[in-house]
Amino acid sequence: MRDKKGQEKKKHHQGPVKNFEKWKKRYDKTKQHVKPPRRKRDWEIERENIQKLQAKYDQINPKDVIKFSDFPLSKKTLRGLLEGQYRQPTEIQKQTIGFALQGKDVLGAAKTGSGKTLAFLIPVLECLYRHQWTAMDGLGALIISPTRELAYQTFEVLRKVGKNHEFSAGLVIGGKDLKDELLKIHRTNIIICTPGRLLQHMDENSTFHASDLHMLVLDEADRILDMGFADTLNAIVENLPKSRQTLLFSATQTKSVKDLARLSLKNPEYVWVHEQAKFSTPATLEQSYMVCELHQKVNMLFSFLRSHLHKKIIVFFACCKEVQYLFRVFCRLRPGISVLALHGKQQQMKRVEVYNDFVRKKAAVLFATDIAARGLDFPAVNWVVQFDCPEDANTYIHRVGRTARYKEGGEALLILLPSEEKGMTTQLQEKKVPINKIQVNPEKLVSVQQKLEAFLAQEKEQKERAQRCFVSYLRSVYLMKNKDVFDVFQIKLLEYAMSLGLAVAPRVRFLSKAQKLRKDAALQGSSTAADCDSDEELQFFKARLRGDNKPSTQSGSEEDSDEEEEEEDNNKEEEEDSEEEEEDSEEEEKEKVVKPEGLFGADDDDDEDDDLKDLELLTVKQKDVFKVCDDEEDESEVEETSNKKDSRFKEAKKIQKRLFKVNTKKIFTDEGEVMQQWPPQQRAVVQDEEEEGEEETSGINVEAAKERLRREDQEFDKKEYSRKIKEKHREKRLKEKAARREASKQKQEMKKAAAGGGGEGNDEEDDENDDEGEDDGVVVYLAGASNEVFDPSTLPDPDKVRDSEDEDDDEDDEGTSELTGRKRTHSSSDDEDDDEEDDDEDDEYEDKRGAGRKKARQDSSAAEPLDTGLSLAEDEELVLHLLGNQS
Ligand SMILES: Nc1ncnc2c1ncn2[C@@H]1O[C@H](COP(=O)(O)OP(=O)(O)OP(=O)(O)O)[C@@H](O)[C@H]1O
Repeated sequence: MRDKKGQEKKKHHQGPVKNFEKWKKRYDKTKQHVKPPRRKRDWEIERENIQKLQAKYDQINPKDVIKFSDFPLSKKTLRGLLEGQYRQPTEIQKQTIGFALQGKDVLGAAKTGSGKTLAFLIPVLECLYRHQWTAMDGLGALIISPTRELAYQTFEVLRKVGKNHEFSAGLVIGGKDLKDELLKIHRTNIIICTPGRLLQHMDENSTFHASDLHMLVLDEADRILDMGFADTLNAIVENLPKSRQTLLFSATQTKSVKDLARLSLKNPEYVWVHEQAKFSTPATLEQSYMVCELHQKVNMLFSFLRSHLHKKIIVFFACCKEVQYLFRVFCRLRPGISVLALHGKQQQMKRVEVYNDFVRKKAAVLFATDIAARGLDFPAVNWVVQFDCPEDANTYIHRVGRTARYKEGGEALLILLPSEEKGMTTQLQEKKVPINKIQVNPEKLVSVQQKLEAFLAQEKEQKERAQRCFVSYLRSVYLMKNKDVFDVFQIKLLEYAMSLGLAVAPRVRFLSKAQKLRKDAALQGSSTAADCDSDEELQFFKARLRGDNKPSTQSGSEEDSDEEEEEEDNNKEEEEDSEEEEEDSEEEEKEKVVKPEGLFGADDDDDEDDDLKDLELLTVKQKDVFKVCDDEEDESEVEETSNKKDSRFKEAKKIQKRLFKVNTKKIFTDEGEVMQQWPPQQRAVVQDEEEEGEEETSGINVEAAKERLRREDQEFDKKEYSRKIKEKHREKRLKEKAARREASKQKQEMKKAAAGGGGEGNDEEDDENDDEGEDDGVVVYLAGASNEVFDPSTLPDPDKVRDSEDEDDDEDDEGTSELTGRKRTHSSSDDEDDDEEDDDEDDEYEDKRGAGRKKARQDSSAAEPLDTGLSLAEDEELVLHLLGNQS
């Protein structure tokens, strides 16, 4: 008891301070025990997830993969795939995704329509996810496509499957506003591009660099690696880091070691999914070919379309001008099915529009060049018709691959000339293409030749198109490398021309020259030398077509060079010039390349016009042949049409030379004095008259002087009047533009307000995403991408940008442009006439733009607007009328 008491006393003696310290010690100890663990930050969780996924990479076995979720993929990618309705990977996806995740270089080949796009897009997303890439990191992955349409399509798929990632993705293709791209490209994580445009950025944009690039993808790799893109690709690759991973995909993969060496691949994995397959084309594709004379082909196509009215059909042609002409002709022939056209000479907006139109349509026929041959995934195409023989078996495989895609069925028809049959079928056999020969029932063949003749008789423009089509087709055959298949000299020119509706075969200069060379060679008996010559000439011709100065061994159709030319053209401002201008310049280029002696004599050598302009000369020469006019009359007639002022001058000189006496008129005065009334005897003191070639007279010709003054006054008035009208229109345009700007500003504000009110999460970021993604269309944040189909109208239209810059463009042009824009939306309707009208308007619009731009620029000085009280169209008509008088 005493002890207990003693202890209590002791405790008490220790005092409250010590007790408190003890208590605090104990408290701190327990506090440490119950302290909750620190919450992991998001990035730490993400990093852990990534590590877990990476750890599984080595265990990937394609045979075990049934669903996409069997791959170690990020949740964001898996969610994107699920939302895009992709559940089970296809064979090429199963076999390549694993290698790509492991960081290996991959060469993937599988039949058309087998899902190669996802086979590279999934690794691209996963690669950037692994590196926790952000907009600040710049370019991380680069996907190169041979055509704009394919790049656009891949961009769409990326938007769909990558929508849960935060990366930014950009579509960098020609035909869009370069300046706009320049501003945004350095913030873009994934770029999908065509080679020409990318190189332009690399060359011209100091803010753009690819030094951190992780992954390079070449879609349609064999095409990108072929000679057509060789220089561009080499230059691009030079700018990329060697440490990158490279993926190459195609249905006709290149095996050329030389090609692959250019990409410095590191122990690539070759994946040929269908290498052991019996056939190289999809099993669900039925293929046949028929032999048809060239002059029967148009009839054949018309008859085919008439019997397949409810199908979706793609018809491939050899060149743009063939598509241009036959598209218009078929629209007028009204086959009973909607006709669309897609080729490299169209403006970018038109191309996107036609592409989307054809995607949407259930039954339609698309006339296309080889820009549509590779990669395009138009849904539910029933038929692929090859109106012209493809360049080689690979092109054939890609063309027919536009149908029978991903488990669907389809049919393909190849039309061959008798001279092409043997060579082409042998090639197809070698490439394991199963194809049957079919016969045409001649009774079912409908002839449209007379109708075409009637069209051409009605419209000069159509006739010119037919002539261009004729020349262009022959040139494409001439340029083909495989001479076993393509022999331009076997073509019956007159029959072919007539089948296009022409009365005579247009003259083709390069053909004349080639023929002459052949004849010369035959005469000399040195066929080997001739081969050599024509080969050299061919190379030179091709090189010039591509715009180089040095010859190359490029193989490829005209379309290839068109596509490259265009991509390069798009890099320049001239790209926005009219279609006709482009054609002209191409023809001019051709003239520079081939300068054969003319078929009709040595004087033809001096011609500066192109083949087609020669045609007009040819017409004149034909008149000559029938000796309807004598030499002199003919000469003056030609000159009169070309230059009236010159001809009068020349005529006067001729009269002078021939010592013709000019009639004189004499009168007598009342006094009987003789006075000469005509020509006036006074000598002219005005220099002009002599210059104009008027007869030399003496004295001041008061009447003529008056007349001249009156003319000068009139001219001045006309100019002044037209300037004022233009000024007035310009002001009106400016007002309209300001109103449009205001409206779009308001729309944007409303959009922002709406987003700010109803948005979830980070509103500020969402707004930014909207701005970046929706308005400019060049760069989108995948996370901000909607499910809707990308609206091409959100792409900056280079024409519109130009219009806004060049405020002095013709009012009429702008009117037509807007009208065209409106009609284009309707052109998706089933009426083929709409399509035709559209295009005609396009051309009209482009023609006017080309001609009017320079002139309008000069006339845009400030002046008071003049109210004429007339309508706009009447004003324009009046001005044109006055200007016509003036000249
Ligand atoms: N895993 C999948 N599940 C369902 N559909 C798929 C899958 N992968 C691809 N597809 C579909 O298959 C079609 C063809 O795919 P894709 O365009 O990638 O083929 P491709 O092999 O690239 O063809 P090409 O050789 O013509 O370029 C597309 O419509 C695509 O949506």
